[in-house]
Amino acid sequence: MPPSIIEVDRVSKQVRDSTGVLTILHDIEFSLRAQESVAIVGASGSGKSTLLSILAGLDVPTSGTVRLGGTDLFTLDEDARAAVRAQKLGFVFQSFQLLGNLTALENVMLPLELLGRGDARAQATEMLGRVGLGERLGHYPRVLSGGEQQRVALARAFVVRPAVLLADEPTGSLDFATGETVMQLIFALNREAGTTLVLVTHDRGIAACCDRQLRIEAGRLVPEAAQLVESVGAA
Ligand SMILES: Nc1ncnc2c1ncn2[C@@H]1O[C@H](COP(=O)(O)OP(=O)(O)OP(=O)(O)O)[C@@H](O)[C@H]1O
Repeated sequence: MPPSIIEVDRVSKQVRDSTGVLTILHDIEFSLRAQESVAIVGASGSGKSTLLSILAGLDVPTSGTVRLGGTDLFTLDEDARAAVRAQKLGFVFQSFQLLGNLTALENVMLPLELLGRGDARAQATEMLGRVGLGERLGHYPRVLSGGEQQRVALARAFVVRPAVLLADEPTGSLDFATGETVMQLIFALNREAGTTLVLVTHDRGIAACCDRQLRIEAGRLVPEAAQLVESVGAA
C-alpha cells in the first residue's frame, strides 16, 4: 500500500468575530495515501475551503498538525512553507486565477521558472498540448473561454509534477459539459502523474468519481463508517 502523503492530526481552527470566538474546524483527523483521490464534501459554510487552505499551508490552524510528505507544515517559517508549497502542491481554483498580462504559455512557464527547472518553454508547451491548447500558446486569458482558461490553469498546476493537487470547486464557473471535460482531464492527468487529488466539490457526481469522500458537517469530519451507513440507507 502506498505511504501516507498527507497526515492531518487534530486540526482545529478558531477565529474571533464580533460575537466572540467561532470554531470553524473541530479536531479534524485523517490521512491520505499517495495517488488517492479524495472529495471533501459538505454543506455551504461547513468548513471545506478552510480545511483546504490549511492543507495548502495558506491558513494556519489554531491547534493540530499537518504533515505533507513527512514535513510538519506549521513548524516551518513562512518562507520554508512557501517553498514546500511550490515544490509539492498544485492548485486549481473555481476562478482560474491566471495572470492576465501573461500569455497561456507564459502562465504555464512561470512556476517552472520560479523553481529554477530547466527548459521551461519546452515543458510548458508540451503540457499545453496535453490539455488540448497547443494552438493557443500566445493567447492571453481574456481571449480564452472559461473552460480554456481552466485548462491553462490545469497545465500550470500539473507542469511542476506536484505530489498533491488541491482543487476548490474547479468546475464551479463552467457549464455542465465543459465542467465534465475539465474533470475528465483532471482525473486523467492525476493518474498519469501519480498525483494525490484533494477536491472540494458540491457536485455529487464528481465526488462519486473519487476514491473516497470526506464529509464535513459544521466543522466536524463525519466518520467514514457513518457515511457508509448513510449511503447504504439512501440506496
Ligand atoms: N476569517 C473568518 N472570520 C469569520 N468567519 C469565518 C472566517 N473564515 C471562515 N469563516 C466562516 O467559517 C465557516 C466555514 O467557511 P468555509 O469557507 O470554510 O466553508 P465552505 O464549506 O467552504 O463553504 P462554501 O461551500 O459555501 O464555500 C463559514 O461560516 C464562514 O463564514
